[in-house]
Amino acid sequence: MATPHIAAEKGEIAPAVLMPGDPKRARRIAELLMPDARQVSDVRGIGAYTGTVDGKPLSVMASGMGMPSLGIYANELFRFYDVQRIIRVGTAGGLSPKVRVGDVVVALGAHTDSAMNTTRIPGIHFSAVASYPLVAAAVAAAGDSDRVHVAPVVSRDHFYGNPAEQIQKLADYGTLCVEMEAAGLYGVAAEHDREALAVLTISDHLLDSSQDMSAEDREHKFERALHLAVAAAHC
Ligand SMILES: O=P(O)(O)O[C@H]1O[C@H](CO)[C@@H](O)[C@H]1O
Ligand SMILES: O=c1cc[nH]c(=O)[nH]1
Repeated sequence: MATPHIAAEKGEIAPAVLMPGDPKRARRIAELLMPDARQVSDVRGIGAYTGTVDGKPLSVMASGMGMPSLGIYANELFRFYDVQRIIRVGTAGGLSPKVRVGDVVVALGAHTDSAMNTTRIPGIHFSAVASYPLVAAAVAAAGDSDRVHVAPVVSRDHFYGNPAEQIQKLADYGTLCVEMEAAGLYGVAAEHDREALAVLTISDHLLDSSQDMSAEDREHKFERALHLAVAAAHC
């Protein structure tokens, strides 16, 4: 049973899926975590890999960039493959002095400028929030690390052109970083009564670009986030 965007048969995707934006990061995560991983889909170059970690099934599949792309994969995984939880393993731009490049943000909730959640409940401004058990598992896995933060993030439709005033206001309201998928993921998960979490590595900083990661680093430097994401996937 294939969907328009996933070629795997039913049963070939695990109940828990790690979902980076980048297909190369997905392959790298699968190679790192699962010596028994096998590729179960490659539609549009979005590889999906399934194997086990400590005997527990796990899949890794990229979302592509932005909420419309993520929405397609998350919908198909929840609806047709009985996926129970998706954990985004993403990168994000720091927007507050409280975070630095290499830190990890567990996205408790996601503000957004996207219209994707606005029509979900007529007359209501939808709250895009993470699933509490997954947050708790990620926080427990972080131990007492001062490089891991639990806070709201903002999911924007545009990568370029962050308005300075808006970014300042978001920081004033405790938002730590900007990325492009978490709010969409939390909306689709709520729609399907499933679980979701985004664990984000700060890859660059809007207030100080001196430590920004290269494209290659963004593919590789996510070990801290991955540890938390696996704990959430299998809690
Ligand atoms: O590194 P990923 O997971 O793709 O996440 C971030 O990077 C992309 C932009 O470069 C957007 O998808 C954004 O959310
Ligand atoms: O969306 C994103 C992701 C990483 N860094 C940014 O500045 N924005």
